[in-house]
Amino acid sequence: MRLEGVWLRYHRRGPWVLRETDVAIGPAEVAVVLGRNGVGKSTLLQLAAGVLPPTRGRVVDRPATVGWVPERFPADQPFTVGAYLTAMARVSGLSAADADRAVRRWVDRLGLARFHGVRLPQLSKGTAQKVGLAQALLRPPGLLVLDEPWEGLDAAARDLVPEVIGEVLADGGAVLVSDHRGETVRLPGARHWSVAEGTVTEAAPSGGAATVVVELSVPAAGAAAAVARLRADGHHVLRIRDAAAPPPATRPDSGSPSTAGAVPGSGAGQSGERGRPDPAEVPVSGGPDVDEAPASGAPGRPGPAPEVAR
Ligand SMILES: Nc1ncnc2c1ncn2[C@@H]1O[C@H](COP(=O)(O)OP(=O)(O)OP(=O)(O)O)[C@@H](O)[C@H]1O
Repeated sequence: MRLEGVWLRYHRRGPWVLRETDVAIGPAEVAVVLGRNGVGKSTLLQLAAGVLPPTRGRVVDRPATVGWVPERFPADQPFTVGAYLTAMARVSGLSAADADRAVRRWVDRLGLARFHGVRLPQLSKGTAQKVGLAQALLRPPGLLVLDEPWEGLDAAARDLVPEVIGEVLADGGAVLVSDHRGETVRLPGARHWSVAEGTVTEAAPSGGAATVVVELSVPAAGAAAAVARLRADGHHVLRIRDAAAPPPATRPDSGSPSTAGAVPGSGAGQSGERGRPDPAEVPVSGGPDVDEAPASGAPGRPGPAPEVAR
């Protein structure tokens, strides 16, 4: 999706909030929109989502299904949570059966089951925000736009946001998210769009931020082939360990022998060596700390070995 030469002002003679904006985001990409209060982050997100039409310019190649989570969920509507989500699912084009399934799934996932029959105006701010998140995900979005999605959420629900974003990315969706709480660190690999004085600029990725550690698990019998495939694709295999063994608590010492290519059962890197990193492959500084792999921030579910960086 691209914004091409987009300008926006709210009133005919009002000030331009955004001028000559050209940004693009592709499938499976996430961009975090940053900037101080009132610079136009929400405005940019609404343009991207199609909630606001540009005053000048155009938005092209917007995916057919857009999930939009506003900063404040408009809870002053006379529906129960269940009725509202079902109606939103049907409006998005799901059949009655699919709508029921989708509502059940997201109500369970976001811990909304006990609010199913509660009317929206009676919800707390955090619960209303969860309903706002649920309605955007009922149909898998090709573009998910989240305006300060962490706002008002409790710790458990905050953890769900990067998890859900990872799932949308894994399905090939694009994600735009604004953030003034610094939660962005939970989104390794995100692009950063900075809004200031009516213009949007993309910050170049800084040093190690361009690399993330992805944890995944594979059947032991297929590990050798998986490692070979990952290497052939240009990925950097950091370590292989038994799924049952916990990840090391501290950074491995740099004098340990090389086992990064060792696969259980392959004859190399057995027993005492397995699970220890190749000092030549683990970045010493400036890159991701292998032992502090972002379990909650990695795009995908946390899982056991092997650990792979790209
Ligand atoms: N509906 C509107 N009508 C008129 N002006 C508006 C409207 N919505 C926003 N503005 C103005 O546009 C500018 C940008 O607002 P916007 O909400 O996009 O900023 P923001 O960066 O998201 O702010 P915050 O971080 O406080 O959420 C502000 O000056 C705001 O007052």
